[in-house]
Amino acid sequence: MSKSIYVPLDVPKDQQKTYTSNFKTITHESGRLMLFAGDQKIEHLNADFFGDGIHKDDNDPEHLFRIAAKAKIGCFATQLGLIARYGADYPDVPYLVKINSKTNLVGTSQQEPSSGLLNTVEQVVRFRKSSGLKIGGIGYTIYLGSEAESEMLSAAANAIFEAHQNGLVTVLWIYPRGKAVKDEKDPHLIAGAAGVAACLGSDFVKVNPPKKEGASSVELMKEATLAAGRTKVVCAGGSSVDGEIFLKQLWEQIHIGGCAGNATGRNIHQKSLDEAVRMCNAIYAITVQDASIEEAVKIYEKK
Ligand SMILES: O=P(O)(O)OC[C@H]1O[C@](O)(COP(=O)(O)O)[C@@H](O)[C@@H]1O
Repeated sequence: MSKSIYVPLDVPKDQQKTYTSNFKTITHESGRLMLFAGDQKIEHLNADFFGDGIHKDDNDPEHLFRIAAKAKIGCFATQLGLIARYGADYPDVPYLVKINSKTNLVGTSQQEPSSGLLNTVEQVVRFRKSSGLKIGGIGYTIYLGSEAESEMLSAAANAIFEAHQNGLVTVLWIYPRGKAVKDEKDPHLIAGAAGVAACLGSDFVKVNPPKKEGASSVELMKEATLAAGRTKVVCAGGSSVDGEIFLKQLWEQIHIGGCAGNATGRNIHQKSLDEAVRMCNAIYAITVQDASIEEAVKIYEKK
């Protein structure tokens, strides 16, 4: 794995130390990112936090913070407001502030998704200073192909520039979505999304795994990880599946597909605290410590 840190030129000289330190913190100096996604209280409303197959603890937002504090993670990504509510009790968690969000009431295949800014990067920087929390980066979601694409591209470009000017690391979530998008998992489209992230200058981009009939998803992933250039691609994600299957998929995304980590929500937080922590530690072992599938499964199954 590549451990060298490439400091982009929009990070000014006096912020290079902060940027490098943030990058090292969230990657644990591995060059790879274990991102625990906790932005879904807005993104998915309560459907993914309460109901069949979901541990009862998940309905309480603090469950996310308990996991983030107890488990091995690179960063915990969520909205600034939620961090402000709980951050005082969880000061050691490495945070990444998701600065835009939308609910799942808008942006089905019939509608044009648009995700507005909740907070500016300037507010994140002020919050970092006033709270003293370990805020290492910002995250932004773009729906490529939506009628609102140009606003989201422009907001993302500005946010990345401002974040880098302040030594913060950036993660884009890019999902092709909207009426113009026939197949949001099309491999060329996913690779296109990765290339967009490179042009916007992001450090990381989270994309969905590409799918094409008769082809292996991780093999298809190579087109995207190459198209992203110096922007690192993270993947995984999706609805909850069997733990071993999930860990195998992640290992293959990294070692065959060329990904540099994961962004995982439901496969972590829908479990009890103990199981969620074991899952995080297993994901961390694969992503950051280069563990094999078998070693990671042992961690997850507590053997
Ligand atoms: O592992 P998960 O649960 O898919 O979460 C990963 C990311 O994908 C999202 O769920 C968004 O994906 P969708 O819009 O396809 O639901 C984010 O909210 C989250 O940060």
